[in-house]
Amino acid sequence: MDKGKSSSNKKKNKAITLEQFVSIMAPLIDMEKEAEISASMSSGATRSLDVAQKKGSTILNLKCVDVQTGLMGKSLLELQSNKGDVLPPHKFGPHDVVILKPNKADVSSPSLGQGVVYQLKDSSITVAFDDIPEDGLNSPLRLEKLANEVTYRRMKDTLVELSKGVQRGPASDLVPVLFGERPPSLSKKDVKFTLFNSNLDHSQKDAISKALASKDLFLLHGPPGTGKTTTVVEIILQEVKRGSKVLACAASNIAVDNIVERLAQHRVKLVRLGHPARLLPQVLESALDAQVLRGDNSSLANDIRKEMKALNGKLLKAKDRNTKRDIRRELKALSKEERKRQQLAVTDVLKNADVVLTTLTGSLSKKLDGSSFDLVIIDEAAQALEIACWIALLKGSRCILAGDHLQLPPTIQSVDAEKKGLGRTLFERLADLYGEEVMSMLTVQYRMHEHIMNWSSAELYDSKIEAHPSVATHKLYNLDGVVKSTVTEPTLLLVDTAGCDMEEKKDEEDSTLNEGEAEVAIAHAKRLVQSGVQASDIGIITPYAAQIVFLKMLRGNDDKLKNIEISTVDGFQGREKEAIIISMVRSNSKKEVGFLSDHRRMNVAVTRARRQCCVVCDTETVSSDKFLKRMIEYFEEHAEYLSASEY
Ligand SMILES: Nc1ncnc2c1ncn2[C@@H]1O[C@H](COP(=O)(O)OP(=O)(O)OP(=O)(O)O)[C@@H](O)[C@H]1O
Repeated sequence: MDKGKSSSNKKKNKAITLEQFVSIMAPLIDMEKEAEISASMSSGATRSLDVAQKKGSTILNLKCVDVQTGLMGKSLLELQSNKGDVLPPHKFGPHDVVILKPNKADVSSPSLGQGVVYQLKDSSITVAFDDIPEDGLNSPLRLEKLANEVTYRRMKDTLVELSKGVQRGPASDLVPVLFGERPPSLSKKDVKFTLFNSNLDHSQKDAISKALASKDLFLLHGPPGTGKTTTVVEIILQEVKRGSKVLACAASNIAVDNIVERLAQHRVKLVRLGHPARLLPQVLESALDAQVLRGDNSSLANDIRKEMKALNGKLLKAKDRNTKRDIRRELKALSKEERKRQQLAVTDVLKNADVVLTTLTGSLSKKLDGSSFDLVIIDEAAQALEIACWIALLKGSRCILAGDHLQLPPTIQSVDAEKKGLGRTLFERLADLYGEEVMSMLTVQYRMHEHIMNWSSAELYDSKIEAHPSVATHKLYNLDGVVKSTVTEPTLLLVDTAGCDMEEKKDEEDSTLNEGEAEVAIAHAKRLVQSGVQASDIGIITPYAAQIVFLKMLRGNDDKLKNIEISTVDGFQGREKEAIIISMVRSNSKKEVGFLSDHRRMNVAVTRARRQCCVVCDTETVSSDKFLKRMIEYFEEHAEYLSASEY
């Protein structure tokens, strides 16, 4: 059996040195940057627009259907396709930096504005702009995705800083521990604490006590649904109580906001750094911009701006040179004062905060220059590039990383960079280096029926996970409005397409799809809805982009089905649904399974389900892989088995 790396007695790996890390990473970051740039339109003026649309980096033929003001003065533009109800397949995601252009303009022509993707629906994309573009919104438009070069620059800067300046910085004691030069240490005294959240389970309490005792490094290993973020929030509250100043980060904005939302329910002085368009509306009150506007220095800056406006008026009217010169001199002094007040307003907010929250790349903001923290805590650390973690880690003397290296790793675009180790995370590296000496695993899960959980627990977590009684036996038909039927009764379902003439095929982009399997998946979803399950409680997961497009087409815009979420495994990481349908797609005589065999991908797919997990696949094809064979055997033993021909 393939066990998780958390198992004890693991031989410790030799540590990579700081020098080796820097020299290996520098070229890999460049490779990844090149891969991202070549996948986006911004770099190449040569590619045709249609090719760019097919690659998913441009959406052509859009119309602006709504303009709203929100988010601290930002404008939100909602764009829909001129050609139909659903946007063409694309690779835009929330928080991507994008550029809006007239539809027909050539690639290098001027833009109408640069913005950030705020919200995505199947039929529309909403983008936040600093200002509304003045003209051109009434004509057909196109949106291009920009390569995020700033992030790569920040990573390179961090490598340079890591290689030379750390001896004097706040992380000078942490770096040797993270590169295996000095062992991690624990406080000798028992740490006493009273919980803020009295519901925490034994494994969460144990992890918190170890985290508080750690003097430099602690790894919080949180398998699916085990309350990792709940535990992170409690650790932050305990640290603030004992006087620590904390920098809390995660790879994604959503994960950071999730912590902000939960912390905001307590009396903690916190500030969220980041572009307002990237923040959830419910955390905007905690945003740096909002707090700065409320500060004294900010109102002084505001008064100065008013004064400057009046002086500018006088300047326009002034006739003689001496008066003009005097006014200009005064304006210059006021402008300097205004900038100083603005900076002071920002510094005041950051100085007063006990917890500063931002994404990993956001932590390189100039606003944090010179700030140091007693603790840097990183959630989703097993999904972040190691170098991105270092951007935040260099600001602290102690760190706690929370994550699960047995779920999906960060997405890497460059195949070469991935092969050479760019995707190996710091969490995984430290888990290998120090193992249980610095790590605690949460072992009670609050999401899945125990039959869904048991496969993942045995396969990846040494059978250590138990289901909390509140979820251990919960069924779909226990939900309000859901009837008990042959469709809602099973917890696990295996719908076998073997022998049903449902072969996979390739689309024009060389992505794989399986039309017969998609029809079965949608038919099962329809049966669930007919039994009273809410469409929004159902998710269909498939690893292939072409299958997603086909599934969405079958789902159509039917009011009853349109809220069924259809996405890749990556799109569902960190989330859950009452019922999950997995369409595995692969069905071929060569018995090839492609990247389905990645344990982490299948682990995430299955463990998104709370009450029912239905796998649709060709058991003959997928059983050619050892890991998947064991999964099918588990389902054959515990699931309701149906042939796809019954749909
Ligand atoms: N001790 C507990 N008692 C009851 N419910 C809990 C407890 N700990 C966590 N939960 C619940 O379990 C769910 C998952 O918690 P949380 O979001 O903290 O998990 P996570 O491990 O970060 O999730 P993911 O698997 O998505 O990474 C939440 O609904 C949370 O309220």
